[in-house]
Amino acid sequence: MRGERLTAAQHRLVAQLTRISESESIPLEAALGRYLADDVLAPVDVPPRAVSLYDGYALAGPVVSDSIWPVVGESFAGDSPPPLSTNAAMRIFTGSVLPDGANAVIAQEAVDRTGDAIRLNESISPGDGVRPRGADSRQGDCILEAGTRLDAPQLGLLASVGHGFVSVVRKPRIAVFTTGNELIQPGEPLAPGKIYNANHPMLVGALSRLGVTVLDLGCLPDDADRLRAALAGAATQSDLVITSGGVSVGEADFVRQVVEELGRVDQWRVFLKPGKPLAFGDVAGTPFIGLPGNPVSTFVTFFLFVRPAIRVLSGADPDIDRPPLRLPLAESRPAGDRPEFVRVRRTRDGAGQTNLSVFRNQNSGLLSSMAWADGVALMPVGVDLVAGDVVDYFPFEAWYL
Ligand SMILES: Nc1nc2c(c(=O)[nH]1)N[C@H]1C(S)=C(S)[C@@H](COP(=O)(O)OP(=O)(O)OC[C@H]3O[C@@H](n4cnc5c(N)ncnc54)[C@H](O)[C@@H]3O)O[C@H]1N2
Ligand code: MOO
Repeated sequence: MRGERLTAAQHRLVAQLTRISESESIPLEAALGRYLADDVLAPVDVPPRAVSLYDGYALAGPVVSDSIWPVVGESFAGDSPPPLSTNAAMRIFTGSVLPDGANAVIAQEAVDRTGDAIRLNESISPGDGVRPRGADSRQGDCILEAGTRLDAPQLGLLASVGHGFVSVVRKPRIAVFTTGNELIQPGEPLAPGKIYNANHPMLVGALSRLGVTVLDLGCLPDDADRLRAALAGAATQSDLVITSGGVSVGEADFVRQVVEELGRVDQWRVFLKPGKPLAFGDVAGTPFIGLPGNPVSTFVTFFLFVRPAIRVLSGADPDIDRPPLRLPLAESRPAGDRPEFVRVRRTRDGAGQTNLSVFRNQNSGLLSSMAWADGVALMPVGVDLVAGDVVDYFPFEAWYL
């Protein structure tokens, strides 16, 4: 069987998940990377009053070139100036409140000032040089929707309307463990037949970058009883359980078997390389994702499946269908029989064009390829690609958001 199409599998996964119901009100300065629990309304207009865009002169009246205006008073940032009478100008600065009666601001470079009068060197229209009241946010309007991830610009917007606290979804608690009798913790001496556990720090690191609460259950042997106890315990304390290894078809691949006893497994064969075997289901009602053990497959499927799941648990859209970046390949690549995410790095050629260089060996066990790459590119199935052909490119940095 060739397996399910990637996006169909991703949609099937997220369709089975719902947002965490608990939310909390936290100070803005602690909210970076969190997801809004509710729509946020603006309690005030921003700016609260019309302000000047320039260092210049506020004008009250028809504004034509060569006209001469008396300058009466000044408005500094933070002042609340008195009204301006018709046919008069007020000295004003960028961000200062426009006096009532003024209808435009002319930049100081466009006037000649002599004593207490200015002559305009150009005509301007009513409203020029002015940021009107409510131009940014209007009182009562929804400025950010529930499910929005709070990055730096969103924190700035919330602050601009005066919100010191914000209601966010409780951080997802993600239980994670790796499996395999062959695994030794780094720092320990290596024994015959063993390898170091690379997926554990990789998964904990990726989860940490996504801003979730990590319930780190370490590494478990290929032992059904130990796995059963660990999975049952993890399910009671977390919103999602993820594992690496033990989801394939071998005799020692117990994870799938134990999840089936405790809950339910959709065993997938996703039409994808790497990351063909992947298990999804639940452990006693808690969602479960079993990632394949090959480290590259673990990393790629983490971002293809665990990240959308975490976003849905957080109340956000799963971000499955966002149009990818498109960049040309630096070299040719023969057609493959599955859609393949290959490890690539952006390079710039002599003509200044940004291209994607492909790692020389795309075996799914090679961590050196992941550490070298800055992203993956999707090779469509059955297409011989030549240098310069444009492909979808997914930078790792975008996956951490
Ligand atoms: N007969 C078949 N065999 C395999 C198939 C298949 O379809 N038929 N699929 C292959 C593919 S593709 C993958 S991917 C793996 C996935 O298998 P598992 O998820 O059961 O993973 P394991 O067998 O436990 O491990 C695979 C590989 O990765 C190494 N590994 C596992 N965990 C770690 C870790 N924490 N750190 C470093 N390396 C790890 C493990 O030693 C194996 O080499 O199945 C293929 N086989
Ligand atoms: O599908 Mo496996 O993930 O290629 O190594």
